[in-house]
Amino acid sequence: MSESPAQGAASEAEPLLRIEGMTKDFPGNRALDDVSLDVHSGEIVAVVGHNGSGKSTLVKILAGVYQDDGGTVELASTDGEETELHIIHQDLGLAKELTGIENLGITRYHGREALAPYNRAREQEHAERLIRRFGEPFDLNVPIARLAPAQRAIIGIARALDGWKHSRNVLILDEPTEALHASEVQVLFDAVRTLAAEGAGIIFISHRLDEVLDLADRVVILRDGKCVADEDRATLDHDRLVSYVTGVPIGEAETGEPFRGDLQEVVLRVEQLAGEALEGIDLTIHGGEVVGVAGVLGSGREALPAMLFGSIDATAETYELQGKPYRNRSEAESIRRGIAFVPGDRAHLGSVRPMNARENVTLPELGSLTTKLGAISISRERRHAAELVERYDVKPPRPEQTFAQFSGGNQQKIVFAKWLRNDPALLLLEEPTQGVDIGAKRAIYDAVDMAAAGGAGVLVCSSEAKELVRLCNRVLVLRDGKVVATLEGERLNETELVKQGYGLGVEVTK
Ligand SMILES: Nc1ncnc2c1ncn2[C@@H]1O[C@H](COP(=O)(O)OP(=O)(O)OP(=O)(O)O)[C@@H](O)[C@H]1O
Repeated sequence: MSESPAQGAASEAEPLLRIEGMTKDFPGNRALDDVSLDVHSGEIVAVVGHNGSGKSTLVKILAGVYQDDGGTVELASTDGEETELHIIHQDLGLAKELTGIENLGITRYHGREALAPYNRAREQEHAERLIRRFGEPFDLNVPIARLAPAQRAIIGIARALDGWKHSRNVLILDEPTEALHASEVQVLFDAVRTLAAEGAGIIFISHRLDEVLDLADRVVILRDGKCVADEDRATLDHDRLVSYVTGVPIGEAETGEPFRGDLQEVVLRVEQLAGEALEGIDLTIHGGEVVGVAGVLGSGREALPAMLFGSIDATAETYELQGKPYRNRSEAESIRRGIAFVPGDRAHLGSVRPMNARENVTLPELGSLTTKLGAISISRERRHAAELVERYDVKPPRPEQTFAQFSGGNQQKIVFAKWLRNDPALLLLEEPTQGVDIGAKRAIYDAVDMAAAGGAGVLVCSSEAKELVRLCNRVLVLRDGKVVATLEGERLNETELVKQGYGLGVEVTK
């Protein structure tokens, strides 16, 4: 990659960042093919595309993680200072064991700074100032593993904005809203708009097309590594954008109709479940039923599936699985009893990154792939993995590729395939379509419908109201660790979910 900063101050017409002809090859796979892209001062450019279309590869080349195989990157300069690129990666790049203050300070503690005495009060004050622009303060003295995903996202973003010498830099946000609830997304967007108004150029990568249309001034669409469109927001609408991303004509790429089958025997009955962030939760899920859990961040929504699975300590007066008492103390026992849990943090909790896709999908249950002599039949495992990869539309369809080498959304599909392949009795899903494109979303919705149709009870925790309405028979709304409403039938709609989640003008149902 050649970097050639322009001379003198960048004129208004000159882009802060100009990428031309960017190309990147992985063995047997061209991830980027002659991609060009400009970002001007004050402009918010969204980059969208299906899973594996090349978005993260582009960001990683800009970050210097990957070496490109052709193309140029030019950065303008302002008052002799070259435009800086500040990147917030999907995984935020934070150290979970360190506190918020330590994470916020980490990038400043190198070179001479590292030798200066640590001034705790100054660091605290600095960290608090950094997160203040994102709304309500939170505890910056605990390891960030204990913070909510949105609070971690805020730390990652605040850190990227620290210490800018001038405002005409480029900020790249790679799927920053995945862990955020609607109100938090608006806080982030306000901060991004302010930065753009101050002269920054923004690249915003997201699968959430409504958010793209809300925030962007211009949208660049990648498909299979190529730039297929670069359009002003003004000329785009949702349907047109979906059509660009999927490559199928307008109207044909929607997320399908919900499946509503007959309810069967009770699969899960829990009374007075309590622990970490929840208390007094009563929950019954029948076979064939999809029960949703909604609630704003901090409502306890995130803890529920992990508690039911036995990953987080919990107590309950009654816990019955398929009519038999169960003590949800261990994940291994939960798996044996037919519970499958697809966690939100799939990259770390849901997979073994150095293994290939085949080994990952078959990991939880190898019994059916084992020969009479007790060895794993690799040919059987290969056939089975190939089927799953096809069924869940994993791209590229190569079961032998290392898990870490798949794009984020395709990793998600592999984890999903892994848990659904054994027909679980109870399927616990946390943010099931986080980071997946609209095509894969449909495949995942179909898979949930199929699991329910096959008799599984399904619990879906999601921050997307639209998703809950599409998938669920019934949705429990949590606030402050308690169920405040149960919505079904006519009352199960997006407006009601948001109202109940925030307690806006509604009476609390006990
Ligand atoms: N380290 C790697 N080795 C081999 N192939 C890779 C590697 N990283 C990415 N790829 C491939 O390059 C292509 C582009 O992947 P990339 O991660 O850029 O997609 P993406 O658009 O960011 O997808 P997602 O929306 O799922 O995050 C994919 O086919 C992916 O499998």
